[in-house]
Amino acid sequence: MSEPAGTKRPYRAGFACFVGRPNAGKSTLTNAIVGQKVAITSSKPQTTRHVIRAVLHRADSQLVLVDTPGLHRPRTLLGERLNDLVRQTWSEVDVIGLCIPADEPIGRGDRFISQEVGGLKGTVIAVVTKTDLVSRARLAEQLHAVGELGDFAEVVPVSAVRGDQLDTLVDVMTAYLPRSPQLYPDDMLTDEPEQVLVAELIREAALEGVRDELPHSIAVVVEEMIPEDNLMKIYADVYVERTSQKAIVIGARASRLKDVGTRARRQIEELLGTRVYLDLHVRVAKEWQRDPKQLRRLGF
Ligand SMILES: Nc1nc2c(ncn2[C@@H]2O[C@H](COP(=O)(O)OP(=O)(O)OP(=O)(O)O)[C@@H](O)[C@H]2O)c(=O)[nH]1
Repeated sequence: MSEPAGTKRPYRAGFACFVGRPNAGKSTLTNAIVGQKVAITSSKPQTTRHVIRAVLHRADSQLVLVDTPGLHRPRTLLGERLNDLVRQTWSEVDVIGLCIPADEPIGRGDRFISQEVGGLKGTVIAVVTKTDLVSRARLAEQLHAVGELGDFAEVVPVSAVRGDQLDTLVDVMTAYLPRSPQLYPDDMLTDEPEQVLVAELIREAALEGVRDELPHSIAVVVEEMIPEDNLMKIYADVYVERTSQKAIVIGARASRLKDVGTRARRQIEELLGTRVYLDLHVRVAKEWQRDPKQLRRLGF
């Protein structure tokens, strides 16, 4: 990567994504790097559904982060669609950050994904995540084990929670981007439609406290966003699969739905930087995970 002394570094731009088994810390890392809540994190696997791009601008580079859900064994049409989406994204990016948690032994999932990404055109960088959870000795062992796992261009340890090594990671990833003119305007952080981000925030709020009961049965569609003076009016539908689930989401005398609305509204106000009026409706979309028409409507 070294350039002759006195020469200006060439402009680099391109796409990168973080991959790794469920719970490896991909969303948390993306959020920490971007410094804004654009992807949704949770302690439960497979909550990230949409491809969300964040653009990291530097004087001589532009790194476009693409967020992908974890690869998993498909049980439903939704699962298959997710896997197709993952593979397609992986094959298109220039740099892949393979996330492996520092605090868990390397397992079959890590080996599987490592092999999958090994054959792609992009440069693979191993990212050892959650370093705040382990001792230095354990981290040294893990770095060694990761080195044995595959042929990585670099191995970078990070802690998203502490903010350790995040700049270093971005520097390393940027160094492997192709020479390219700027891809996006200076002020652009994400090209995901606001509607999708808003729907993710509502979905996250709706899942809080009921994940065990309804892990993959909630989808959210934002029907309308109407700007009015200093206010954004948002009309959204929360879809569940069964009437019994509808009752759970709404709660006794709609108490739970009210909480969901309040929590989601706060997050959306932060995201949009404006006051928000949020109108939520809970609807039953039977077996939506298996129905292609419903899936398309819900954005898959
Ligand atoms: N202590 C610590 N915890 C972390 C760190 N990064 C992530 N976590 C936790 O690890 C869990 C999983 O993190 P996520 O970012 O949701 O993982 P993910 O890889 O996006 O997961 P999926 O969406 O399931 O693929 C969450 O409980 C995070 O709070 C870190 O740097 N330090």
